[in-house]
Amino acid sequence: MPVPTLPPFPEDVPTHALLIIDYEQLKAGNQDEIDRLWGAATGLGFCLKNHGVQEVVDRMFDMGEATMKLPYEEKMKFEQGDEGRSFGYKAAGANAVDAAGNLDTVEFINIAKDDAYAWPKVAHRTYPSTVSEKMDEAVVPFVKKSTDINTTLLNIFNTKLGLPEGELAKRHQDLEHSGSEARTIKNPAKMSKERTAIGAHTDFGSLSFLHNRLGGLQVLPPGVDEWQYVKPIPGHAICNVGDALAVLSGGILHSNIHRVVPPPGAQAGQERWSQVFFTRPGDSTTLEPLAALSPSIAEAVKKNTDKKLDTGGVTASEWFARRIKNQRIKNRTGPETWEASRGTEQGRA
Ligand SMILES: O=C(O)CCC(=O)C(=O)O
Ligand SMILES: [Fe+2]
Repeated sequence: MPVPTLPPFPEDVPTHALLIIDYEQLKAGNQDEIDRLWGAATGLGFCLKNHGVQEVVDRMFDMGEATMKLPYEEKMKFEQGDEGRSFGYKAAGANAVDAAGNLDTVEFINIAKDDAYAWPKVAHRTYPSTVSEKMDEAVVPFVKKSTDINTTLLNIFNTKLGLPEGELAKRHQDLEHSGSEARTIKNPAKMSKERTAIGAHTDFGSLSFLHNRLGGLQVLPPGVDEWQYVKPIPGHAICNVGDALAVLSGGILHSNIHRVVPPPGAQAGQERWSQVFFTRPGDSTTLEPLAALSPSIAEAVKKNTDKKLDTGGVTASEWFARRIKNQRIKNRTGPETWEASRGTEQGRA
């Protein structure tokens, strides 16, 4: 698919600048770049250039377009369901965006990392024909390359957190089943400015690798009251730390609150597509700070008493299922259901 010419991102909206990190320099072991990554990951956040995945991302958008064009009844055969499973299709309006139960406007297709690794065998479930047809050319390479990049980042964080070698890798093994997944998201054109596409949240897992073409993603950094846009830069991927890594690191790494609204300025009225890969810990991983393995994490836990790091010792798979399940509108009994879907947002969203 030729990349369409898109209207520019506006100059006059509040934006949050992310530090640009060069992935090739990280791979080459450039210590300055590694230090810059660490500063950004524990600070304002970062995006990656030279990640080498752009062409495959474009193929994922082709797959997404073909999938969303399928008849509604066909897509619904692959729906994720109300029991807390994420893999499969999610229709627009299936999730709440807030405690009042307003509905989301995005539809998306989630493809399990495990199904991509098992392909052509099935690990969790099957997908629409438009996904199967693009498994070899788009989905499998996207999942494998994204996993590789996130593993490189996790290994750097492992060292910087003072953990014994391989501790984070052990909790994110390619072949252990996990909630890791690829997601292709469509927000329809001409959505009212009043509608929220995806409600305020922190990501559930460890690292998210996100590719946007249009604006609409907003963040609420610590200590800030006004939502700030993240301006997409062509070919750059936005990287987000999720709750699992925030908890494992004792809050040294933190998960940013974000949401998605219709594109701003001249981009308003356009269909908005995004492509994400979510790395999440293996299903059996206990979500608790790795304080016994690292003095700096132990120190951080003592300091970060204000952060919501106590998950009650749940596993990654329990954490994930609870959050997915309680954002489904069909499961809503009242504002308490939204509350039950929350992570480390601490009442800010
Ligand atoms: O579409 C985006 O820019 C972000 C999507 C997102 O936050 C999510 O799916 O968790
Ligand atoms: Fe997110």
